[in-house]
Amino acid sequence: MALLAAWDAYRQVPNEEHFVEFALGVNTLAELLRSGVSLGLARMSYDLEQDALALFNTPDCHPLSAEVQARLAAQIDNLSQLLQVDVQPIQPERRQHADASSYEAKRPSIILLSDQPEQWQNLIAQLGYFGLSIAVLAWDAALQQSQSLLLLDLKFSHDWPARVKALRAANPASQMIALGLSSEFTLLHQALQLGCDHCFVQDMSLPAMVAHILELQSSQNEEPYRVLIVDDSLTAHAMIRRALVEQGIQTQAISDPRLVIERMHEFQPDLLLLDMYMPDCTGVEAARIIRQHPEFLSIPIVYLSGETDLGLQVEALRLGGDHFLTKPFNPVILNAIVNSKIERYRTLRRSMYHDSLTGLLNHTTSKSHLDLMLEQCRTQQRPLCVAMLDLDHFKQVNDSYGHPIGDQIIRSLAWLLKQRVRQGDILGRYGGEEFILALPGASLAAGHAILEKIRQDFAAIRHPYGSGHFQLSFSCGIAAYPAIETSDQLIEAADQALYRAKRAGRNRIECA
Ligand SMILES: Nc1nc2c(ncn2[C@@H]2O[C@H](COP(=O)(O)OP(=O)(O)OP(=O)(O)O)[C@@H](O)[C@H]2O)c(=O)[nH]1
Repeated sequence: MALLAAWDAYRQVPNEEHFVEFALGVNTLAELLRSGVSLGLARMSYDLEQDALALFNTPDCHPLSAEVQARLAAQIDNLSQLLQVDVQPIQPERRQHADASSYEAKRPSIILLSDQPEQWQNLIAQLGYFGLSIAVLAWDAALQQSQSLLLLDLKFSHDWPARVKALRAANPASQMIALGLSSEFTLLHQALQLGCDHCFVQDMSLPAMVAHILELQSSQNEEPYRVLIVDDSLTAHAMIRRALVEQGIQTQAISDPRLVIERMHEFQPDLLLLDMYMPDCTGVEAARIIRQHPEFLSIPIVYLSGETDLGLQVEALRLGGDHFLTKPFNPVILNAIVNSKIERYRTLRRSMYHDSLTGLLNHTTSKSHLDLMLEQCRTQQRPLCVAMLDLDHFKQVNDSYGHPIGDQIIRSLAWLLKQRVRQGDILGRYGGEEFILALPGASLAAGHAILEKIRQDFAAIRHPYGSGHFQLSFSCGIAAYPAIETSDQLIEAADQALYRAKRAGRNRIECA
């Protein structure tokens, strides 16, 4: 771990330069953990990062006092031990062939600590429908240090503050959710102070609890951030790349600003770092040219310059930039700016391309992605199975239980589908209660097997309503390339098959 090496270097020569390296290492680790490896570890690294950054602005504090060094060393030790024990490297999905077994529900571990677990049967059952298995333990069961998501039933636990505190001390990297507390301010304050990450208060509805847990569990398989550096100095390229690459940010660099548009089309960056002064064209001129292209109107542009002239900076920002960094820049600040700008940019793009109720791709984006996917499958000579799903008798759900419950059902199906698709599949909300799924590598038969399992699992879900529950199904039509050649024809054929499934009695899958 680069962080340990940087800390050792600081211990040997405790100067500001080594401390900057160390702070950069902490920042890199914190960003990595925040991006989804482990939420609990992310919280720990955040504490260390805050400690390091607090010292960052006082260059004359080096060497740090023995007490501060010991505090940092203890945090680093703790973190590195947990990292070695618990974090498995994430393996990218590389399977070429799609079959039903590769679409089995993922089963992350959740532990419920409760002395009266029967009170939580509905929650356990609901999570089970989405493929999450819950291990139930009594409060006094010895809990191995773990990174599981811990659900703590505080409603029936006497002396819960002491228990929560002890649990937090023994499981610094776990996510802990308090269940069953009333929504009284002081109680929630105490639970959060003692180490709970979230509190599900007593009157929180079952669907809301399930939704929150599913969101916490959904792995963040986001693509790495991409940054294009445009600077005529190779030294600047090297310095920036060094700072960004450690955080898993992909970078490309060009020296000639005239190549910028071409390179942006190829690389599709999330942010541009643009030198202010280059021989053939200034950064401001390059930014204005970039902004002439509608597809790059909102991409963040950060200028890099040796100038501290305020008037120039304001002018540059007015003409199409988002931020100004003066060289030599602080690598931690560079990382913070790059990360926050890209996060906001990606959020903006998500809202343009995704459906707000479910977070799935919207109609238009599903179709355009399908066009691209079909071309890839054609080139790679792989099959492609397309499925259209539609909830059965959904009007009755709205009429009987109300529109908000109807929305909740649409979200449940979206979550179930999200749990089952693989990276690279297309999953979209095609219409009100209609979904589209495209599975590259899956033949018609393989697609049928995958969808059949999902159909059965969805039909088994008991949706709570009042003191009872109701069940619901969907119908599905599937079609596959190469038997059907174009994406419009695939959608049309899957839609016709769906219509036949409805006519044949619903809750079934028909093939084109
Ligand atoms: N709650 C909710 N309802 C929606 C949404 N979008 C569409 N709907 C409803 O979905 C229902 C679809 O009804 P129909 O097309 O008649 O079909 P159905 O009742 O599902 O019957 P079949 O498809 O024939 O099984 C309509 O009542 C729409 O108002 C949404 O976003 N939220």
